[in-house]
Amino acid sequence: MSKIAFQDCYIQSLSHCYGCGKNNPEGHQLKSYWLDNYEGSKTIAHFTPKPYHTAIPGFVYGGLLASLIDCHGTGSAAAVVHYKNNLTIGSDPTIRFVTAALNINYLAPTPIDKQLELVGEFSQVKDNKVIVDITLSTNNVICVKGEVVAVKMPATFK
Ligand SMILES: CCCCCCCCCC(=O)SCCNC(=O)CCNC(=O)[C@H](O)C(C)(C)COP(=O)(O)OP(=O)(O)OC[C@H]1O[C@@H](n2cnc3c(N)ncnc32)[C@H](O)[C@@H]1OP(=O)(O)O
Repeated sequence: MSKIAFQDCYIQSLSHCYGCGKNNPEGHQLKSYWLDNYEGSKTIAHFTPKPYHTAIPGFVYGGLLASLIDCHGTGSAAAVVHYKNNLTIGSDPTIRFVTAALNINYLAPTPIDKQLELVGEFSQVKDNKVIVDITLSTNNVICVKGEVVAVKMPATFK
């Protein structure tokens, strides 16, 4: 696992995302990395839900799970496009991705008292669009699968 999270390489002005921005103290501050020995192909993130992330007592609210998948997907998209072009993720000009589409399938209830593991793999990588398939697991049981279509952030977002 690399030492610096993808999201922590985002420039300050793009570090306020509720899901992953390091400058958002109220947010989830998700951190995504390359999976060990899979640089350029698989990504990983971990998150431990708080008791208030409850849906039904004992289980995690699905909107939170979608949010984690969303941010792991867009962070992974930025990382792979930099990797493919031999660029450093913090380099200038900044290349970032926003969510164009998010498809979530809840396969099993997600226990709230366990660390969650998200693993991303790429089904399409283009400079302007990346599709990331993500599994969210606890104790090696896949609870949620998601597909994130991430599109290069247009200049109008700045
Ligand atoms: C941002 C940096 C900081 C980190 C923050 C992390 C972000 C966290 C995730 C988010 O919450 S982002 C906020 C939620 N997302 C948005 O608000 C996006 C709103 N939508 C837009 O701004 C535009 O619709 C969008 C940038 C997604 C696409 O507009 P474009 O004009 O760039 O798209 P274009 O028509 O050029 O299409 C480019 C490619 O994307 C595809 N595409 C566009 N919209 C799509 C869509 N909705 N679903 C699937 N594919 C889509 C399109 O088919 C095409 O694929 P191909 O290159 O393969 O032909």
